[in-house]
Amino acid sequence: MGKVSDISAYYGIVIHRDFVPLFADERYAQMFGYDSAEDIMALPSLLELIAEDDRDEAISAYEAVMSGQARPKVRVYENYNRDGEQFSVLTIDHLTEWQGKPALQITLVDFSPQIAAEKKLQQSEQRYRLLTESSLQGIMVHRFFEPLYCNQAMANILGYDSPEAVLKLDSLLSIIPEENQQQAIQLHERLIQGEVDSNSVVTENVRRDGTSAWLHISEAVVKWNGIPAVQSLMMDVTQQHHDQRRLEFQANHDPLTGLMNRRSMSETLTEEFAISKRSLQPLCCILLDIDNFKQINDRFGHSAGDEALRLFAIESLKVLRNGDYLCRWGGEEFLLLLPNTVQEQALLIADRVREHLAELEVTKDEHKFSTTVSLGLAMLTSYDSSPEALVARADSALYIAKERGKNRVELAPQVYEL
Ligand SMILES: Nc1nc2c(ncn2[C@@H]2O[C@H](COP(=O)(O)OP(=O)(O)OP(=O)(O)O)[C@@H](O)[C@H]2O)c(=O)[nH]1
Repeated sequence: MGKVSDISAYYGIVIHRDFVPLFADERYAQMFGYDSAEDIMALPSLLELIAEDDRDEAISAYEAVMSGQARPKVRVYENYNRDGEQFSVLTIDHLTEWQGKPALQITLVDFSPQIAAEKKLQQSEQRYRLLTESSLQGIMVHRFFEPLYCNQAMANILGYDSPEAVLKLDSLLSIIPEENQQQAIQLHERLIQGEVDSNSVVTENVRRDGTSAWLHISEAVVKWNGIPAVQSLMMDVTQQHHDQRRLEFQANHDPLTGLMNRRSMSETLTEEFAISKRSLQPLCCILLDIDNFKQINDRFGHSAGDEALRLFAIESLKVLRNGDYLCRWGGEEFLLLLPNTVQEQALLIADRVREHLAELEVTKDEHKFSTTVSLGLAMLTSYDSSPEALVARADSALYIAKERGKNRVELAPQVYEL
């Protein structure tokens, strides 16, 4: 069966004058549950086919059209067939002539199937709402970031009072940080176009009050009002995200000074060593050791020693350039790594650090004191086979600086060079 005949099954015609039937086709008869058009023609009045409550309106509409007061128009009615089953029709009036006198021709289109399909869709959406409204997981449906559905948990996650407040947003892009929006748009398009079935990411979103919420988002395509849309299931993992960041920070930093720790610097050393070897860029390593630190602890107490370590860490950073690294290598020893820096430059920097730290006054409780540092500098050579070899040469230079009276910078002996 073609589409046209499917439609014509819902399409009937009747002509009447003062509701007395003058012509009816078979489809019209079937719509109202009659066996044939003849049964319609046998009716004294078509008003019998119209629900009692609608009859007055039908009569005045008829009179208005026939008298020329109203133009023929399209109307929608709910009708009942002979078996009491409701059906929905769209009627189109035409003024016509029947046997030389004016009459009204009505074309009826039964659109009950469409209404039934829509109801089914509404019911399935109703079920979806019932299932998701009480979910503790944030659930949202959107199409090209236009919000279509949002449950209470989602509104809570984003800091809105109600789902309605979220649905009022013109675009959900406003809850995505600007730098992530392009990626979000691309992901959405890939989903809608069926290039991927689903995706799952942990990403930053913006709450109503402007604070960050880290969300685990799983997305998949669903049909919403019969048209593809994206359903996002969201879980607030902000706390876990911060915990993880804190653990990562703790794993890589010294708790006393906040500087990189030895473990983290070892990784950086390995990377910078490889880069320098590959690209033949200069790399300098400086070991810095606070002079007479034992005495400081002994005279002013361990916490005064800690204060000196903290201050020297902060103040050394001020002298270094962007791209230089500083770590607490251990005890009262710091390691400075200067990528893309030749020995002459590194020597200047080392001396600047030494001078700057020597000028400082450490204050702890009633104590005020100053101290100096010694530094050993080594520049990477082709004979350094590992990062450890480079550090070992800087350590030798530091030893010489201590031997030669402290408060000075010494260069590593180029013992391996031929
Ligand atoms: N307050 C404090 N002291 C520390 C810390 N780590 C190491 N030390 C102390 O640093 C001191 C280092 O002493 P030494 O190795 O003899 O070195 P020094 O006294 O600086 O002597 P030179 O290096 O020859 O100038 C020791 O007393 C350690 O206990 C720390 O985190 N805090």
